[in-house]
Amino acid sequence: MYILFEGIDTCGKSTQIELLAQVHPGIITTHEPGGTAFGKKAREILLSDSLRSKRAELLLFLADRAEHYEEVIEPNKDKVVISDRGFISGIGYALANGDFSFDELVHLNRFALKEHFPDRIILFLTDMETLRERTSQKSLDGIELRGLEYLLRVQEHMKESILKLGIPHLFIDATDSIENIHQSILTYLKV
Ligand SMILES: Nc1ncnc2c1ncn2[C@@H]1O[C@H](COP(=O)(O)OP(=O)(O)O)[C@@H](O)[C@H]1O
Ligand SMILES: Cc1cn([C@H]2C[C@H](O)[C@@H](COP(=O)(O)OP(=O)(O)O)O2)c(=O)[nH]c1=O
Repeated sequence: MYILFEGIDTCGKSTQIELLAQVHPGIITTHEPGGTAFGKKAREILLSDSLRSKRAELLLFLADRAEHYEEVIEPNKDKVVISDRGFISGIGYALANGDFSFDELVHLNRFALKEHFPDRIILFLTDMETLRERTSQKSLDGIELRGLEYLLRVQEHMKESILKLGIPHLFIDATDSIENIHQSILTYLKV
């Protein structure tokens, strides 16, 4: 089973994946961008936000996704695999950047994932106050430096995209406590 943890920067994805992995050591955890040897190199370029062309950036995220699918997701399809980000980030950030339509992004992502979208998605939803507080406590990468309004637009696109695609999902209030969120996830995944 391929499960995606999604949400904008600092919403708490990694914290919850770590907690889940402690309780269930058999779960395979991975992430995008950067979950493969090629992905590590792509991630360095992508997080520096140095590409002039948004198309080039999108294609590099998609190349990372295709390699990640082939190397990590497909060989483990009989196990529980949890990925910190994936194609919902791919669609959400690209829509917020402008220039691309939802339908063409879905088409490109289907191609990268060989038609295999995740079985379930957990989306963390945060608010301006929490986002401001948490981002002020870390050094920001190039993408995060695009601003908090931008990130909240990404979040809205992520939510709408999940609803439009009809993939089974859980929406999480990211402002809730770490323990409450952990319990909701355990209940939803029944693991
Ligand atoms: N529910 C929560 N309540 C308060 N702080 C949280 C919560 N979840 C995560 N944090 C803190 O917020 C920061 C970002 O969390 P992290 O899990 O790294 O987010 P992400 O992986 O989505 O970027 C970390 O300092 C983490 O300890
Ligand atoms: C997977 C993906 C990520 N991104 C962005 C979201 C993040 O800002 C960045 C990945 O950063 P990362 O450090 O992995 O995420 P987080 O801050 O949540 O721990 O790349 C895209 O713009 N498109 C994509 O397809």
